[in-house]
Amino acid sequence: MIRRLHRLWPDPRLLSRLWSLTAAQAVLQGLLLGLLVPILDAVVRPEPDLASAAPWLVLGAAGALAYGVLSVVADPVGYAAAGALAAQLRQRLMRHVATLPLGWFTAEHKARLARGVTADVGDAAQLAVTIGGPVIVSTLLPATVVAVTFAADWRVALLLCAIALLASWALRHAAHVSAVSEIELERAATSVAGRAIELGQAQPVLRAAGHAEGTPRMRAVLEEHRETYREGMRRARRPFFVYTGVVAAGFVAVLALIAALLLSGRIEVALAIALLVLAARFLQPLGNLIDLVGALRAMTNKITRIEELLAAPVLPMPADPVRAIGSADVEFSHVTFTYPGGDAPALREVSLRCRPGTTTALVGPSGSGKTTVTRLIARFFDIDSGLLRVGGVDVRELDPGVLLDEIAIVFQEVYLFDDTIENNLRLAHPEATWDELAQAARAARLDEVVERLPDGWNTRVGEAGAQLSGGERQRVAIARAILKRARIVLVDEASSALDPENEAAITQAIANLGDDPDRTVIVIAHRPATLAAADHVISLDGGRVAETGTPAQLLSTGGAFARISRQYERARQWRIAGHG
Ligand SMILES: Nc1ncnc2c1ncn2[C@@H]1O[C@H](COP(=O)(O)OP(=O)(O)OP(=O)(O)O)[C@@H](O)[C@H]1O
Repeated sequence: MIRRLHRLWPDPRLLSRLWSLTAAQAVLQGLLLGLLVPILDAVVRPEPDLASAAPWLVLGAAGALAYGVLSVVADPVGYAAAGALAAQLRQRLMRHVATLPLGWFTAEHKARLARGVTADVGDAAQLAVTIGGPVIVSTLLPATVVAVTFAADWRVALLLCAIALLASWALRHAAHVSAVSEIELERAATSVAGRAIELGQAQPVLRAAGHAEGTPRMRAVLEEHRETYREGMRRARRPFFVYTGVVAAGFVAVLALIAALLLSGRIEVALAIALLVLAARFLQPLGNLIDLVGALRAMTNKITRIEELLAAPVLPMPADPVRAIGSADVEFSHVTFTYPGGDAPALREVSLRCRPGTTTALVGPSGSGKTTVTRLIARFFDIDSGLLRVGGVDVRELDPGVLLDEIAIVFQEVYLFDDTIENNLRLAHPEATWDELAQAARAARLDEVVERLPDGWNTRVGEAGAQLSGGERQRVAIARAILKRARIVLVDEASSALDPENEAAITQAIANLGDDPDRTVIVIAHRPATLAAADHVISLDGGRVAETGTPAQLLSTGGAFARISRQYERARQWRIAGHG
């Protein structure tokens, strides 16, 4: 455990300082108890010999003073340590996360990261401070007492050693049971969290179906969690009783041995009293160890979760990265890629080219690999084989910062910060002038949205942009791309139904993006108008390129693209009929 903590905090000076102070206190306490032997020996006799007790009493007073000083020094170190350790670890985690490929940020990983950075880091640091001290005291104090007892009476000392051995066996058993229960409970808690998120997200659907309070699956998961908890508590009780039984039986055995030694005249009354006090101070901290097992286990789990985050593989960095690209040319040459953990390639031998000044529409059935193409261009993941060049440079040779500066992504679900519309736009170019903002808004057809909003540019968009419709949020994202002057824009057109105004505006905005002769626009297209306006279409199927050409060429061949176009057109007409 100490080694793991040292790995988490490569500069463990704070912890080492705190723990050495606590260790010194524990050893000092044990040694002070040892002074009881000569003191009682001098005092508990028919004619007390105060003179021979005096030096020990002086030594005891000096020791008590030193103990007090250590406590005064250790307290503030402890308070400071928890905060400082959490801050150090948070910084380390955030530095590491900044080097991870964007593909790592799945919903599950984001949830783990949020939990790691907030709860786990804070708790692990707090526990390292609050649990570390008592664990040191509960092990070092009994060890010192045993050493001191050996100097007084070897028979009692040996018995204490035997009790310690038995107790450590019972403790390991309790720790094992607690670990198993904790893992099961954690698994059940993750299931509950997953279903709770689902419950929140699916509220509109659930209410419509009359299940607002949850689905039978949710109730089953909650029941499983309760059962796991009950079973875990029941299982953890037995080793707890075994351990406390060992400690209590140990005390009875010590009492019996001391009584036997006293009655047989092998030790004096004074020594018997001193040995009893030593045995009590040996057993009491030993007894506390069982209460620390659960906390230690919790700390171990938190540390494991933090270690897992720190172990996430970073994006390989080229030794001498290319810091600029000449053009926004994008080229795939026999690219094959399988997602980490995936069982089949998402793209197989894909070759395609998207040139600056053109708009390429990616089409294909669900799961054909359209999103994967865009993710690979932005280097969310590295390809397995083939070559992916941006501006003629292998993306793996490009400085990741430069690549992301050149690229803007317009996701289907655009995330906006709970801030004004102006600040959400400025994120792309903080120093943009008003003219630049207005121009980008015009090109993205955002200007008409801003005009309608009660406070214009100063209107707050609400949490995640909830004040705006999906189509309006996409217009903000397109305006951001223009403002950023990104030379490669990757758009995942909204596949859900948009009102006719938003639909026309987004089609126009995407067309405006493509007007720049230096810009390469790649759109995962879901609308006939976008398909018709594209210069070039790449039709994917099962991770392979099925067809390429201009929309007119592909329509005339009557292949997959023509089929998809007809489907899109039919869906649109249904919607229009539905609105009418
Ligand atoms: N994060 C991921 N991990 C593992 N497999 C994935 C992941 N994302 C996508 N896939 C798989 O890769 C393949 C291609 O998916 P991709 O999302 O690129 O398809 P798509 O054409 O964009 O589909 P859609 O139109 O439904 O968004 C699919 O088989 C999909 O299941």
